[in-house]
Amino acid sequence: MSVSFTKMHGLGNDFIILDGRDRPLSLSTALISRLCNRRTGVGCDQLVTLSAPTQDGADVLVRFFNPDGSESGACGNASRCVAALLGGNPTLQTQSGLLPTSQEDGLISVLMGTPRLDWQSIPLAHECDTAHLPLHDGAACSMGNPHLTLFRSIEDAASMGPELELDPLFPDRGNVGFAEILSPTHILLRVWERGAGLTLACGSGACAAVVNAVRRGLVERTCRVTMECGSLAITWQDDDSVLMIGPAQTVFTGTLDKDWLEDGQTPTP
Ligand SMILES: N[C@@H](CCC[C@H](N)C(=O)O)C(=O)O
Repeated sequence: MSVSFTKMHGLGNDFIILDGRDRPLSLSTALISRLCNRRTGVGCDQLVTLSAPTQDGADVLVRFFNPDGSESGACGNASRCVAALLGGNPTLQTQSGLLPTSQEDGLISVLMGTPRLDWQSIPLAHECDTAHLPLHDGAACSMGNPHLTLFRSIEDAASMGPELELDPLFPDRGNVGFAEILSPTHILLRVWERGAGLTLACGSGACAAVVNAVRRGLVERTCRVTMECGSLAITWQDDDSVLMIGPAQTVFTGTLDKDWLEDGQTPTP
C-alpha cells in the first residue's frame, strides 16, 4: 500500500502531514519515530495526522506527534500549515479544542484558545505561583501543551533545555522557552521542545512566551515574537484567547516507499 505525505514548515518548524481523512492511518510509535528521522526517514520536528472530525463545527481532526513518538495537545506552527494545506478557513479539532483559522495576504491566523494558568492544568507537580516558579524564576502556562518560559539569553537553550524538559516540576515534561525582551512589543525566543529538542520555531511556545511576559508586566498584549527564521504576531486578546498570525509553506509532496514501510528496522546510529 502506498502512503503519500506533504512536507511543510512554519518558520523552519517542519512537519510531515499524513492525510487519513479517506483512508484510516495505522501508526505505531516506532513508525512515527522512523518517519521523523532526518537521515533514514523523511525527517521533521512533528508528524501530523488528519482524519475525519468527530465534533460539530470542526472540519478536520488534527493530531500532533513528536519524533520520540509522544503526542502533544497543541502545535501552533503545524496548525497554520494544516490550515494552509486545506485552504479556506478550516476549523481544526485538536486535543486542546476547536481552533478557528483564517487566511489573508499569505498569512495564516489561528485562534489558539485560552491559556491555562493554574498549576493543575499545566500540569505542575505541586501548587505554586505559576507566574513566578521556583525554577530559575520562570513562568509556566499551558497552551494545550505545557510551557515553561525563562526570561534569559536564548543562548542558554541548548545547554539548559534537555534537563529542564525533564524537571520533576513538570510531570508530563515541558517545552522550555528562552525569552529575551527586546522591547514592550518584541520578544526574541528560542525553544527546547518536549520530545523534539531544539527547533527553529515553536508557535505554542511563542504564545506562551507572550502570555507569561504579559503576566510579568514585561510586554504589551500584542507582541512580535522573533525566532531563528522569522516572526509571529501574537495577541493575548481581551476575551482571553490567543491569536497567532504567521506564514506556512509547502516544501514537497511524496510517497513513502513500500519496502521502507515494511522493513520496520530502526537502524542503529
Ligand atoms: N512545534 C510546536 C509544538 C510541538 C509540540 C511540543 N513539542 C509538545 O510536545 O508539546 C508548536 O509550533 O507549537
